[in-house]
Amino acid sequence: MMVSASPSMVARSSLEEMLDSLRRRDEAEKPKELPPALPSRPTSKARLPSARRSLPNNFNAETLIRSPEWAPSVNKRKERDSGVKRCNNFCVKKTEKDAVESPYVASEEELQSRQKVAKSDWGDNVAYFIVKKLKVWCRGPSGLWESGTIQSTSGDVAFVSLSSGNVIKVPRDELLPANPDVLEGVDDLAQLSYLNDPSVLCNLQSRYSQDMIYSKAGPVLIAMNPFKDVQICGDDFVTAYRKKLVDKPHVYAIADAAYNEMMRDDVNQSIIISGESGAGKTETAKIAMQYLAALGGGSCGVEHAILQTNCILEAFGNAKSSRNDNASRFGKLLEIHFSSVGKICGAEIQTLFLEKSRVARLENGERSYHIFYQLCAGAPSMLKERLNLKMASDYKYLSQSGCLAIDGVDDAQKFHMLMEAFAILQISEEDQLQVFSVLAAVLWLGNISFQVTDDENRVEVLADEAITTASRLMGCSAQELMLALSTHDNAVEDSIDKRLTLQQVTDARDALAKFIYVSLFDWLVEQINKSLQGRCCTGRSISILDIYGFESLQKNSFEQMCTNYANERLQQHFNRHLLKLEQEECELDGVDWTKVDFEDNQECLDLFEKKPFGLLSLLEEESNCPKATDLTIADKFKQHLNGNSCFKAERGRSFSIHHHAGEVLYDTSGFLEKNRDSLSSVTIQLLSSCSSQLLRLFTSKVLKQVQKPAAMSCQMNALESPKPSVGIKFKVHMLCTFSA
Ligand SMILES: Nc1ncnc2c1ncn2[C@@H]1O[C@H](COP(=O)(O)OP(=O)(O)OP(=O)(O)O)[C@@H](O)[C@H]1O
Repeated sequence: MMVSASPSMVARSSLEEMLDSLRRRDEAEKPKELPPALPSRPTSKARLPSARRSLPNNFNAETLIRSPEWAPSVNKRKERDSGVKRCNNFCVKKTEKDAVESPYVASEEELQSRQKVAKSDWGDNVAYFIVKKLKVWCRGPSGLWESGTIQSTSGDVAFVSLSSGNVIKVPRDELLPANPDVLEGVDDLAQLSYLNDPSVLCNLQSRYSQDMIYSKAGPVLIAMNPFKDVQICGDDFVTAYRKKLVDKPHVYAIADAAYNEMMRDDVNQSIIISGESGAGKTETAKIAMQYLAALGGGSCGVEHAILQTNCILEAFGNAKSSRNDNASRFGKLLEIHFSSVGKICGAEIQTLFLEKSRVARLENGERSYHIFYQLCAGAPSMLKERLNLKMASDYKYLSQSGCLAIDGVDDAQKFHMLMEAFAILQISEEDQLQVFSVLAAVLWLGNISFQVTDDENRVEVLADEAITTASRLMGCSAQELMLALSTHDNAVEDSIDKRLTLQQVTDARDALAKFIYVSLFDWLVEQINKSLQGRCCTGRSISILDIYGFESLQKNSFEQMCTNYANERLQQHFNRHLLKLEQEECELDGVDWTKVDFEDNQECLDLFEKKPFGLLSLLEEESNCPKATDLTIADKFKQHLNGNSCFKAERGRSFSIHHHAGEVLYDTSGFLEKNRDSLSSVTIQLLSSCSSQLLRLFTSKVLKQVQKPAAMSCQMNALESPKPSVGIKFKVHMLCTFSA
């Protein structure tokens, strides 16, 4: 077996540390005559998996009951009979009976051999592994993890015979114990005797190869992205989990637990989904929503409306990125409200930090928001005529990246699905028309071009089809729009009606387009929330958090920095919550708890958040300085942040951040402009006098917020203190997604 381990995987995750610590504590409680760190006898749940456990085509809930693999009651009985008492998800207390029955109990000869070695240290167990010819992990010549058996040792080195037949020399202290074959594919990582990187990866890989995409790590569900339909969702599975006929790890099981605990304890629940971009968070969130909709569906039909919100939010907030054809470019917290009898009675969505730069600027091979392509492909001819809508390839904002279509995706069909979703969520036809007009205006704004008029590179707007159509759709005159784009008030320099350079005028146009799009997105979420508002809510709720995943691209800019910062926050919550939760449970169970040291990412968060010398404050400060450039901001970062161990100065405009998921190299090109995105007062005035009701509404909101800090800080603050929900107390369920 060869397992590739990326650098981030090689570093021990805090989860791993914690599981390991719990394992060590558990081992310490074992009867003293047992050898140290020997593979524990698997519980009934850790039975040897069959070669392939795909479910029959004609699968139904009854099949599940008969299948021993899926029958919890049978498993529970076996568990009882085997003398294994589970005290919580992490610690499996082993009784004397278990020790006697264990196939790993040592023979007399082995015990003698073991007496020679210390009992608590893996290094000393090498001798035992040699005697027993047990599997170990080591790095093969390719740098990948490989399994083999130790043939002999000499001083600090061991000679390991790999499954390929080759024998390699490995430093003794680089060997890691492997789990016995009988534990291969266990559905809870906490059942593994050894929790090291290759063992965990190997277990997940073994399950993944059999389409078992869900595993547990104690209370956390691990979901591996299958990139195909593995047929483990749908009505039959919902029924099975609902009736508790199965206890295999599944998103349904997590949603079911959340629902039952909410009903039983009257405590609000939340399901937090984390993972890198493309790992499957959004799909997993949808699976959880489907289950809750099935469980709490009632007469008012609001559950259908909740499911339809995905279609709208994905159209307006998702895009093709280099990693994911349907990447979420915003964070989402969906709070589903339930009545006293457990029926869904309403919902509320909070969105965070839509990536606005994507509206105007795309990397090669990426797309802007799906809605633009859907509108161009699917709008009926009357609407197209009204909006003077062309093909996507005719719009510069869309054509710049050389990517207009996604394999296997029919944008026109998606547009029709969107119209259905609008209807279900009661977005009126009048509002729909306004939305489409605003979208078309954004596209036409991107086509507005400029010509240089003098030797100092001053420019003026070209009076062409783009400016006439954009102004018509916005509800102003072409002259007014031209004036607004080519004049600028700079508060710092206090000079009004200054003619702009080509770069400035392009930035002003793009800032307008981005402002309109982001405002439209926020407005749409408001409309959705109005439509989902419940009438008979009792304060019970289940929230599902799905934010954009961690990104490390070839070139990382402002957007990746914000995305990764948000993930850093989530990671901290994840670490702290999980450990705290376990500690509480152990205390409740009266288990002697050893404090677990885990890799806290506070230092990385400080790098962003410290005032006045954190990344965000420095960026904010530099954004208000008219002479600042992308180079000066890079210098400023290097000057003030070098003392933070997560920061590394690089050449020119670059710097690196050591995130929890790995090191990312950032380039400050465009940082200032992306953070500023300021609209001139002339543009704000223009927008507030447009005949488009939506544009006027957007402007009135921005005028109200004028005293608040710049966009990024606002969005980031929202991450720090999300709006308090109906209830005060939350029980959190964790879900980690991974892409193989
Ligand atoms: N459970 C699943 N079954 C089948 N395919 C899946 C599943 N989960 C994810 N995928 C596939 O992987 C793709 C990416 O998944 P998804 O959009 O959910 O990732 P994500 O973690 O939300 O990414 P991002 O952070 O970029 O938004 C999906 O479009 C789909 O093709």
